[in-house]
Amino acid sequence: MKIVCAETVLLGHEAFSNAGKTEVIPDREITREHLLDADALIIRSKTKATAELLHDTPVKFVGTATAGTDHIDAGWLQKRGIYWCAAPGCNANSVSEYLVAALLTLSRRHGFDLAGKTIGVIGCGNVGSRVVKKFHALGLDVLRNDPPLAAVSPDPDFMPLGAVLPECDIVSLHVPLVKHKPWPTERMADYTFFEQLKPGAIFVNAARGDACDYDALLDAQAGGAVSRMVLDVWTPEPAFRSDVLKRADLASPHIAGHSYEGKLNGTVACYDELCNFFEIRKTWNVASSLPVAEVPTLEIDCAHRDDEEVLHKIVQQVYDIETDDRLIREAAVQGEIERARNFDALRKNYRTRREFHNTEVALPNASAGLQRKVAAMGFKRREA
Ligand SMILES: NC(=O)C1=CN([C@@H]2O[C@H](COP(=O)(O)OP(=O)(O)OC[C@H]3O[C@@H](n4cnc5c(N)ncnc54)[C@H](O)[C@@H]3O)[C@@H](O)[C@H]2O)C=CC1
Ligand SMILES: O=C(O)C(=O)[C@H](O)COP(=O)(O)O
Repeated sequence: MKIVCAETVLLGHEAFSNAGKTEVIPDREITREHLLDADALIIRSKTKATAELLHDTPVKFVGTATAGTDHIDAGWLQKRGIYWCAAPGCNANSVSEYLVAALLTLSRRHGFDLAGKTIGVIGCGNVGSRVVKKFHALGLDVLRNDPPLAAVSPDPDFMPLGAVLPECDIVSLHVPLVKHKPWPTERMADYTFFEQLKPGAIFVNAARGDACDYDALLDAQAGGAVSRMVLDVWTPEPAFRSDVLKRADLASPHIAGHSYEGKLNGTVACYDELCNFFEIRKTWNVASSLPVAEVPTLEIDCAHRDDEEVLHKIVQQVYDIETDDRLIREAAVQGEIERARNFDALRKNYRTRREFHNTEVALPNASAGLQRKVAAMGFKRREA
């Protein structure tokens, strides 16, 4: 069996060599010719699984080690009888930690508290539901919008978008990119969206660049509807708009889901599914692949410190989001080709970022409330 695997699939060669002869190719360089004798294709979002790539090849299985699937032509694959799978939820915790890091950084930078603010979460699936839980634990009012879920859920608390937006101090998109009715998300954050928003709101997009009309966003910021923006995703990618970057408070090169665990979970999901599909015995031992955490323990004396100051100090030491922000600004060079190359390189060479649960935190003089908040972010407790 031959497996073609995109280069950015974490530990792709190590994993899939257990199942068959594995050829690793840079994501954007995979062509139909590479697939002419392949049984399976394993990708991330930079490789488009379309008719153009796969027609008249023997590929029977396509796996994407990502949550998003907008790079997969599911209809065409299904028609051709090609099985495909994604990795739902693989990086949901990673994105929720990105959001915690981003909003704590903004609140410290601009001198406000998150507690007591209202956040609107648009899309409450794997990512959104974790965002809801974390920000609720931090003392924010959380408003949820998810019409597809609301249509099938007995939960009465989902709200229409038009009711959420006027109430939000912060609004964060966690929707997939959907182009069709009844609930399209393409350019859902448009002029009408921003007109409805509470003036001065913070806007976050860590979903897909195409879920937002960035011209409308810039106008909204110029007119005061949006005060600050946190942007992880861009349109287009990998080239990104420098004018949008300059106006963002925090920016990053589509790495919200790039914790080590987020990427590894994606590989594992595809490996498991491939083994099931081809009825191959699973022999890859993923546990032996985990690197040690860079910050296994932390201690912060909480006397005379407020909760969000402590939380920010902890989070910053484990995941310093301002490093991502600095790196993308350095990458924002003049030429589009060079900028696109820089964006891809930042993602490919992304540092090993372990999730919060790998760090044990000792908090002398912390209140029980603060201990609960730190635990709700995912950190383990350690006695001082
Ligand atoms: N920046 C990054 O690194 C990452 C970005 N993503 C993006 O975030 C998206 C969401 O990820 P997950 O939560 O894992 O997906 P998910 O499929 O678990 O959840 C998406 C939710 O959005 C809802 N939804 C769909 N259309 C909607 C609409 N018009 N309005 C409001 N809600 C709507 C769905 O009902 C679902 O509950 C992914 O599809 C992907 O595009 C995901 C992971 C990492
Ligand atoms: O899972 C998704 O969806 C994402 O957006 C990933 O975190 C980023 O995927 P890649 O672009 O690294 O494939």
